[in-house]
Amino acid sequence: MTFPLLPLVSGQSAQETIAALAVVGHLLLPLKSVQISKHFLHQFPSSVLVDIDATGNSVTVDQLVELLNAGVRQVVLDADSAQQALDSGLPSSRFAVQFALDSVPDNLLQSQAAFVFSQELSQDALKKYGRDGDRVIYYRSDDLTQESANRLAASGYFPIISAEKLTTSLSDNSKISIGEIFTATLTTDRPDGLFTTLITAPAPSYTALGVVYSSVESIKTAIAEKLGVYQSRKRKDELWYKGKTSGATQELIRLEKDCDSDVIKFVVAPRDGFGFCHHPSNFTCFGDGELKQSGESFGSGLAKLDNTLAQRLQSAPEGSYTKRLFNDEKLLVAKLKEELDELIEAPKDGKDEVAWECADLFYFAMVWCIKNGVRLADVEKNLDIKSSKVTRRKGDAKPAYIKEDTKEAPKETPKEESKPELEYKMEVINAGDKATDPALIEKALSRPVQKTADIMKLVLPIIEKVKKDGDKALLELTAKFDGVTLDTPVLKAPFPEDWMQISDDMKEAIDISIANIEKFHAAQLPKEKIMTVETAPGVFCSRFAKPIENVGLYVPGGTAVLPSTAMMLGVPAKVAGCKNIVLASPPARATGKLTPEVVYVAHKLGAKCIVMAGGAQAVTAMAYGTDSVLKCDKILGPGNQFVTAAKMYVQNDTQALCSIDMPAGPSEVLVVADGNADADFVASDLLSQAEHGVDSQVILIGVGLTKAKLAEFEAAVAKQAAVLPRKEIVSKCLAHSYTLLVDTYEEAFKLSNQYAPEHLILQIDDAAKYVPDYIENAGSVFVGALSPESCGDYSSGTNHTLPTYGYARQYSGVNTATFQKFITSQDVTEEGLKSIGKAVMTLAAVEGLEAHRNAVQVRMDKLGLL
Ligand SMILES: NC(=O)c1ccc[n+]([C@@H]2O[C@H](COP(=O)([O-])OP(=O)(O)OC[C@H]3O[C@@H](n4cnc5c(N)ncnc54)[C@H](O)[C@@H]3O)[C@@H](O)[C@H]2O)c1
Ligand SMILES: N[C@H](CO)Cc1c[nH]c[nH+]1
Ligand SMILES: [Zn+2]
Repeated sequence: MTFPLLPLVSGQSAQETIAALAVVGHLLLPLKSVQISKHFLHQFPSSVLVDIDATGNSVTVDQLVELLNAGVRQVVLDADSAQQALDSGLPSSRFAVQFALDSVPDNLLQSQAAFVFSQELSQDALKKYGRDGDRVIYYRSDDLTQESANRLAASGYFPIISAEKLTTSLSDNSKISIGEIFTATLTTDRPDGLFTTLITAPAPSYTALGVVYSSVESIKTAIAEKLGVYQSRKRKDELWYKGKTSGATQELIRLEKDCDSDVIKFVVAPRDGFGFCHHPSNFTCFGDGELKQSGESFGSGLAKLDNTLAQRLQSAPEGSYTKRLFNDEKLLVAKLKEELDELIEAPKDGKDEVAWECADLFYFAMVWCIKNGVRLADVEKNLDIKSSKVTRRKGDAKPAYIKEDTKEAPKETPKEESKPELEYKMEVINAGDKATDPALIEKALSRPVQKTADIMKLVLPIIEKVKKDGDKALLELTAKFDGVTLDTPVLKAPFPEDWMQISDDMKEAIDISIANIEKFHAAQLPKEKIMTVETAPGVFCSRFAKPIENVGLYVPGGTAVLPSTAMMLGVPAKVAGCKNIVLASPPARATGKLTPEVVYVAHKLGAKCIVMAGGAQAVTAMAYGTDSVLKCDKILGPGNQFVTAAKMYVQNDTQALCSIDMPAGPSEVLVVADGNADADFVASDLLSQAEHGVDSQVILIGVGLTKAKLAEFEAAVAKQAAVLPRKEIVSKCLAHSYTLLVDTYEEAFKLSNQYAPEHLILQIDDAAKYVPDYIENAGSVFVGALSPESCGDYSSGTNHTLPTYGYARQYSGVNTATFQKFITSQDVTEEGLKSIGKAVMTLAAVEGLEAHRNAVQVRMDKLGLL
């Protein structure tokens, strides 16, 4: 039985609230605040079930299917939508229906749906609607108090309460305590008034660890502190903080009670290396006893294997076969294929042989998962999500969802289902000066939300780890996030020939591009070694540039490896004259090595070394230095959210003494196209940015388009996208991308300047005419139909490391000056002091800075100028 409460979580602080309330084990999110994707549930703790509140929205059956197939446990619906869902064959156990008391239709009464009421039922009605406790009845009201919530929960309702009104704290009386609600529903028949308490490990084993006793006070304390806290039976006034003295503490993950509310269950995570039992050789009180002596894992079967493999990844005994597999990807892949073939062959030798071979396949599959940072609990979560996918009766569903014979979803593990067709659509919005809905335009011009605070939480432990453990941390994090085990985190110049084996065509492409980038960036160098201006007679002011000595260049390597970024950062660094160029890029999962093109570029640019790591760990190593990574003065380069968050952190840490180029995040493009634009060109430019990542955004501003022309653009996008290898990424990117329709070029530029795109492409008549006068904010501009962004991404000579997310309002893209600092100097002569001395003294006097004033006065005195 779940915790007798359903928290409604919304708003910006959702992640923090969710972590705080995870002990409840389920929560409700408003439909409007969520974006459903295949991996939607992975953002929540795996112990938490997610419901969606769709009341007040007209949800289509397709939307419901999408929600349920993404693993949402239950959707709360208004009666009309629920009726529709029922008619279309969706399983009623997956929705909760909200209605007024007297309006429950018969077919819903017969269904498995949960109900939501906002007024209390009579005892008889509660029995009837609740089917004697067989149906969950939620209670929703904005006016709940601690007292009414306790009373309702004790009578069998599950109150829905906004998370902001809830607290786990023991002392916050301004909010409703979830510990109070939970304990209000418990009963005990024990003379000492305690509750028998079963303790289990978390997923995937859920191994029973032992049995203890709880009191109302110990339960509330356990919830407040998120720890295993129980009631001592010997000392009635004492709470038992498990592990307080031994260090064997337990994190409280989830709390449940049994069907008649007199036994409770704590799901806890014991600290690594500690068991539950007081007996030193036992992990559990039921005698699962190997852990402490041998370092082996508890439990059995897959759960035990999962733990053992995870330990082996950290440290394996000499001669371990598993370690050999972790290190030798070719061998592992070959074994996986071999075992699959043997399993297919096995039935001819009997059932035992099938089980034997399947065990082998599971072993190698799990080594593969652990090597790639995936634990059994992650796999099981996916199995659960897939097993809860829904089907619908023929006629209402898209072909991919149809199964004719079932009304309720079968609870079997599905075979690979045919995927729903991908959509390649951008929402169209009227956005000219006469547009009636400015909110729509604002929505279109705001980027997909990046939750900086949440990302910082993930990145800070990485930064701390690298600062503390240096190279060792780098190696561990590369194994964890990039699935590659290295002996050293750095590849030093001169780089080995066999690390940069590339074709002659590739060499030529890189050489041509580097030459062009070099030409354009060399032209940006100051024309004179020192620039001098005589500002007043005898006052000579100068400025000269000096290169930043040590620069760290981040070359992304997650979803795509970008040797072009190595050129875009390395060439201006070389042109500016930086002494030490350090590159960082994650090694490729498949080969365990750096991409040879990146090594070749590093070699051509005279880089000192390449840090073989990605993400926040690479940025930290370059910012603070490690035994083998040179500390850099400035860190440059684009990257994902982890990279960007780490850059933002180090630039604010005075201990790092390190600057950055800019916040360069997910790529984006804004294309302005008129009725004469070639639809294929326009589509190709939109898609070339959409394929960068699901968090990229592309915007099309159509100027004076007819309906037919707009349809031509849309058809070209769909046609080209459908054959792209990265079409899944493209489809997701287009889902939060927009086409804005305007009547005039002026309106188009107004919107573009408001958006401040990273790339601005002009596919309009006389495009050159608008540059530069109409452009206020943009990273880089592509003028006319024959200037695709791809040219700037690789070979034309301009830089592709550009400000995203609207930062083009205040930042420039990377350029030669990014790698320089400018120093000023002055040479004041006697004539000069005559020119400005009095002014200096007058200003110093008004600021009360006598020593300043005096510095001029003593000179002028000696020269007899006063
Ligand atoms: N604005 C620009 O100028 C520009 C230019 C090129 C690329 N880009 C953008 O750069 C980005 C590149 O992103 P990417 O992911 O492909 O490569 P990346 O190299 O930035 O990130 C990959 C690294 O992220 C780390 N990582 C992955 N999952 C993690 C997790 N759960 N926790 C902590 N760290 C984790 C890993 O260490 C991995 O090596 C894209 O968004 C692309 O659009 C921008
Ligand atoms: N468009 C990216 C900059 O936002 C750069 C890039 C590299 N490779 C391909 N594209
Ligand atoms: Zn690109």
